[in-house]
Amino acid sequence: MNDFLKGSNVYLIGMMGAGKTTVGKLLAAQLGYRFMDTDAVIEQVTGLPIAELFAQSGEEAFRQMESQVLAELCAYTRLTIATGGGIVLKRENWGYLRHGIVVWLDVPVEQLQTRLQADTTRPLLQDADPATKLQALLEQRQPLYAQADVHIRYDVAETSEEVAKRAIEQIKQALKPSV
Ligand SMILES: Nc1ncnc2c1ncn2[C@@H]1O[C@H](COP(=O)(O)OP(=O)(O)OP(=O)(O)O)[C@@H](O)[C@H]1O
Ligand SMILES: O=C(O)C1=C[C@@H](O)[C@@H](O)[C@H](O)C1
Ligand SMILES: [Mg+2]
Repeated sequence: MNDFLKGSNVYLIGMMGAGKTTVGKLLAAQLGYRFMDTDAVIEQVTGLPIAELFAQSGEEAFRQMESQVLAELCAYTRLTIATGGGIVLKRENWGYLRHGIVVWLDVPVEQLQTRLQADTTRPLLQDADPATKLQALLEQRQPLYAQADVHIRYDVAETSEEVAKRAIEQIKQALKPSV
């Protein structure tokens, strides 16, 4: 149980493969919070894997669902929420994210490539040149991710557990009243 967050939700943002789902679960456990994942909620509600949903209904339909799920989750407290990599793209989503504290998990793009090399579940990377696609997505999104309250840059040197611990320290720091 923690009191420094006063029940506010923690929203994890960042690129595909940055560890929002992996670190998010650990962070939730450390905070005594419930863990939610917007991608997983969408998969549960539609009964379809994200890649299938993109193929059947297109990215825009997915983005609309993503905003709806985020809006629903905002009504709750004491949640750690892993979001989809593209949640930052819609301005309206920032209105929801700002209900809580926003944490950007930022991993070097080469590391993301290694992690996602064999992954077929990220539809936006099913491209002839996934490395270039990933780089282009990062360049488009970086200024949006940078609007987070807390920025956690990490690489292979830190385990997911260590990153979750550091996230708590940095959140505490960000919540300290400035004098
Ligand atoms: N700290 C870490 N060190 C090494 N590998 C990691 C770390 N965190 C996550 N991974 C690995 O990277 C891959 C992607 O992680 P994860 O699914 O948590 O990313 P994500 O940010 O939720 O991505 P998406 O936006 O696509 O949902 C997984 O295979 C996971 O095991
Ligand atoms: O970066 C993105 O745009 C995405 C990331 C994933 O979390 C999923 O939300 C989906 O694959 C799209
Ligand atoms: Mg995820």
